[in-house]
Amino acid sequence: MTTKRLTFVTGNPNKLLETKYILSQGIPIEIDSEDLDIPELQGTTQEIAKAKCRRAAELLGRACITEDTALCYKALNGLPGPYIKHFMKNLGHEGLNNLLVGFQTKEAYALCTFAYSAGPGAEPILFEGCTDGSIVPARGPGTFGWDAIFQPEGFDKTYAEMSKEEKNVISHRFRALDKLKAYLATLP
Ligand SMILES: O=P(O)(O)OP(=O)(O)OP(=O)(O)OC[C@H]1O[C@@H](n2cnc3c(O)ncnc32)[C@H](O)[C@@H]1O
Ligand SMILES: [Mg+2]
Repeated sequence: MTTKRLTFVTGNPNKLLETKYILSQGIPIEIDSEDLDIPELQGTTQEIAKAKCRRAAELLGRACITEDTALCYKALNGLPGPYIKHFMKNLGHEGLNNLLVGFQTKEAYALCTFAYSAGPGAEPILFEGCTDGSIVPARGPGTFGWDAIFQPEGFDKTYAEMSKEEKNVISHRFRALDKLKAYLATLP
């Protein structure tokens, strides 16, 4: 198989690192990146993901992928969901825990939505990956978003306490990329 090239439109260096690492384990593909300023709409995770990718492909003038990550609390019917970036920025790890004071369940799921557009005007295709877990007081390095407060189900470590080899085989991002990889392998 010849090496494919694809542009990942993102401003998040940690997403880019994980995505390159995960994809390098699978198909021959080279990922470059562009940090374009694209407004993120309000709506469902699917609507937000499609609109962002559509716009990214228009600005870029060629095929690209984009990614949106949501952190969904069961007690809050899925919120903060796609708005987690703003919650994280304003409330921090402690505030994100405090949102659940008074609720029995601390369960949450991390949802990753990759979108692929074949180019300007081409409708984006979505690839979703989900990992169940719970919200816990922060443990581990605070390097990447809310990694320190998310403990995946069946593990006694938070994402932040895991090595990249551990996180990247069970994460929401890994699961979404598994589907994207399978799709990319069918493209000429
Ligand atoms: O340019 P884009 O790709 O949009 O990058 P972003 O940082 O704006 O990302 P999102 O809009 O998808 O917002 C998701 C938020 O969740 C954080 N995040 C994403 N993936 C994560 C992961 O695997 N672990 C912890 N935090 C994560 C990320 O830092 C943001 O604060
Ligand atoms: Mg963003």
